Amino acid sequence: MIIKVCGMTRAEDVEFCDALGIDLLGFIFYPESPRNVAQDWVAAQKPGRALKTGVFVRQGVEEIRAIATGAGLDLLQLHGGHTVEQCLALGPERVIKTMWPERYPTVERLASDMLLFAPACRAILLDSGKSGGGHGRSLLPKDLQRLQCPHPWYLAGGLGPHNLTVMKTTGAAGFDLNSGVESAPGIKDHEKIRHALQLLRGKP
Ligand SMILES: O=C(O)c1ccccc1NCC(=O)[C@H](O)[C@H](O)COP(=O)(O)O
Repeated sequence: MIIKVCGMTRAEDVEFCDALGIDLLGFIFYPESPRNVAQDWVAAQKPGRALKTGVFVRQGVEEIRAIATGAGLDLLQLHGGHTVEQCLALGPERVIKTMWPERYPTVERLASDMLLFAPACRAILLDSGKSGGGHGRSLLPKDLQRLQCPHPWYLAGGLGPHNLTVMKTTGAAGFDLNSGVESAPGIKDHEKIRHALQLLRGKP
């Protein structure tokens, strides 16, 4: 199971999550987010094990490539209206493509779009809302339990210790934690992260 903590803005949170065994650390390159970070600061973050994941909303391929190199990113989370062609151009092995189930009338229509993107990304992230992220609102687990998709998909949207037990029943291959493990936007609550990890992995 993959666990991502998104919206890193402090070195102490990067170090804590890395030491705890979080797999992916999300760095948001989106000025309208309260979690927006600067490329140079991200470049200075050097986790030992966790992969540095840049989150992009508006940028095109060339700009994403330049930021990825400058910030030393391992993975690229495309969190806007990015196309299959853009994912392929950036390299499927390093792309996480965000999709929003609330945009679709049925879970079957969602699954067929996920299949279109599958060859172009390493995983699909399902987030709440109809665009953007960090909404702090959760998707309904009963809809996702019916989702048939052979490609790995991760779940996001208002996840935290209060709902992870039920959200685990969706069968997601990964879980993306953000505002549900914060004390304020961009300020991670270490106890909530520890508790979330315990619920997901069953470890102290
Ligand atoms: O978190 C943000 O501020 C954000 C803003 C714009 C685009 C994406 C953003 N976050 C990306 C993530 O991967 C979040 O973890 C995901 O949206 C879930 O956030 P939350 O609902 O707060 O758990």
